Amino acid sequence: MVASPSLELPAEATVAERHEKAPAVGERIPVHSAVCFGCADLPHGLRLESWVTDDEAGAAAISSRMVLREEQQGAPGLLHGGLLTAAFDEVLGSVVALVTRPCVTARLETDFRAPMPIGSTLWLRGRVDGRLGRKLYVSGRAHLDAPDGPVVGTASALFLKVEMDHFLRNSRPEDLEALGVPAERIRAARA
Ligand SMILES: CCCCCCCC(=O)SCCNC(=O)CCNC(=O)[C@H](O)C(C)(C)COP(=O)(O)OP(=O)(O)OC[C@H]1O[C@@H](n2cnc3c(N)ncnc32)[C@H](O)[C@@H]1OP(=O)(O)O
Repeated sequence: MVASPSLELPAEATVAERHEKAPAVGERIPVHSAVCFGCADLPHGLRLESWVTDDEAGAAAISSRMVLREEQQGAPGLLHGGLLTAAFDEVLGSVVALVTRPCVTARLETDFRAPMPIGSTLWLRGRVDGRLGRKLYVSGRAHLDAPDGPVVGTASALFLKVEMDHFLRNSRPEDLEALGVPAERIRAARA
């Protein structure tokens, strides 16, 4: 499968290693926000759990787990496809965050390779394939019911490093203030 041109790893891209302050291989990746649809323990969320994994080329890599629940159906008894894409967004965003932050998804492409029955467990892997300036090129795959089970989906994505201003300008002020960001800093970013 050939990725769209904008997702192809440029020849000049370098290996993207974990930041020195990132969790070590084997460690659980903490929930990055108590309200995150992807990783927080919310009734309506995906409730992904992720761990840092080893990579033979020294790149940042993670493994994640997600149990498929009744309320996540698209076709009867099968996972809604958009939720696999959402899961990849979380997994790939989390592996990028081991390298640098904050970053946002610019482009995300999912290939659906086999149906995913409700009640089964997805084991997802994410890897930062390379970095070039602000651009982080990532890929992932989803296995059914075991870390090395059948591949049911694959993904490629481009994440872009952004400044904190991205959130100061775009998030709701009340959410920023709840995180302790002073109101004057929010106003200054929007002036
Ligand atoms: C731990 C955290 C886990 C979280 C997991 C969840 C992550 C998310 O879901 S983030 C939310 C979803 N994403 C967003 O809301 C982002 C919305 N988009 C934006 O804000 C902007 O379009 C943004 C920041 C991506 C890019 O804007 P900007 O910073 O102005 O970059 P811009 O100058 O347009 O482009 C920079 C480069 O990237 C390229 N680029 C930008 N967008 C794309 C794209 N969609 N596809 C391919 N290339 C792109 C440009 O071509 C340009 O390339 P070059 O430097 O070679 O000319």
